[in-house]
Amino acid sequence: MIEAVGLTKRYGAQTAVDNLSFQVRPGHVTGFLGPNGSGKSTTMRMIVGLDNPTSGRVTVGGHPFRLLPNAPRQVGALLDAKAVHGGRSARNHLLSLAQLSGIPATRVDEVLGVVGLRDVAKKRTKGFSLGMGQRLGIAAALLGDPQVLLFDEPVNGLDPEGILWVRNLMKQLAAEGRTVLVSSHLMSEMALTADHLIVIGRGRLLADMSVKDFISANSADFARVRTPGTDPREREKLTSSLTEAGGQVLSEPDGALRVTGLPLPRISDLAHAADVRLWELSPHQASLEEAYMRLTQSAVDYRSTADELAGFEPPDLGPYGGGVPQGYGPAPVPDVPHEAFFAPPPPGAVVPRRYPDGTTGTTGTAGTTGTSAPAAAPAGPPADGDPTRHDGRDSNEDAR
Ligand SMILES: Nc1ncnc2c1ncn2[C@@H]1O[C@H](COP(=O)(O)OP(=O)(O)OP(=O)(O)O)[C@@H](O)[C@H]1O
Repeated sequence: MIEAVGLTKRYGAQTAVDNLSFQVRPGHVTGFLGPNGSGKSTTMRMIVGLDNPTSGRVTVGGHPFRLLPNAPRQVGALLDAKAVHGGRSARNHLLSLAQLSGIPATRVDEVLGVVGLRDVAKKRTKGFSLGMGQRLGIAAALLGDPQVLLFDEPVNGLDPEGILWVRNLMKQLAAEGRTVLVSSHLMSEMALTADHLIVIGRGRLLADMSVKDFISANSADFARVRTPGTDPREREKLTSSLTEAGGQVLSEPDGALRVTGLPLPRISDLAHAADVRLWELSPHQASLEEAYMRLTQSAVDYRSTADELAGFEPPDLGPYGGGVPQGYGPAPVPDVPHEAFFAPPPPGAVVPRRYPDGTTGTTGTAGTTGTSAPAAAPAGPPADGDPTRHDGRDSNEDAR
């Protein structure tokens, strides 16, 4: 198990990791998420003793990494796949690591096979592609057959087959009872790989919970409702009824309605009371990406100027957008106010916009560029009900 308690790292005036406390348990793949510069790599470096905390502590199996006997056999890490001597062959690179830790050469050949690099084992690493380098880094992490594994962006540069392989490898390692901590910016991949998440923003803990709980706590779910045929009167009648009951309704291009703020049974009852038949009443569950975006919007440091021009200004819903059930995750972080992410509106839907000069309008349609403001940030449905807020040398072999 990895345990961080009050972990803090400052570089001069810059606080990279801020009072972070969490546990990474064995038997799970734990996703480590956060925007660029949020402190993931710094945290991982502190776990393996490459950086010293300014305050607080982090332990592996109850001990600081530097006090672990024969640490490489207990903790394996892929932190920077490029940190390899380019003049060495893949096999010699691993062999040098193995010799430092008393690991037999047979294990080197074993892990080369596991990561699929056997055929290029004698090639110098400076001729490796990004994906080959990642595979070599994973091989190095696996070398000591450790119980605790850290992977910083392991699928970076991998082809689809490689991504699938990494996903299965992580799961297999966890199923063997190991502790697996993986950082990634690929939310769709994390949704398939991780079962637990630790999310940080500007060095602080934003969430520590299962993927399932994370999505349901941070998602803006909606219902899709469709009335028979294309008779607009039916839709209008239903729209009035739903709006009067406190729902927010947007039209989708295919004539369906996107309804937020009302549970499905209530929508059904209201339709029945209004004598409107329904051909569709379906729940839309947010993706991990949507939930992640919703939670971390306010902790993003590096944003495209196009987002600013589009007046990206999500409303302040308070910590966790009011959506995190009691008992989940850490206490709210007061200085990192949570703001909402809005799922993109349906393509073609006319959406109100707010521009940087404070004016509003409906010049843009979803998926198209508005006439008076560049469209870049998704201007989504008003989940909070406020319609104005949106927001080498390759074949040279070593002598050996
Ligand atoms: N050696 C260093 N000296 C000074 N500042 C640093 C150093 N290492 C990291 N930082 C700063 O600490 C902050 C956190 O960086 P870190 O690399 O840990 O973030 P990250 O979450 O891994 O980002 P990314 O997703 O882009 O890889 C950043 O502001 C970064 O500039």
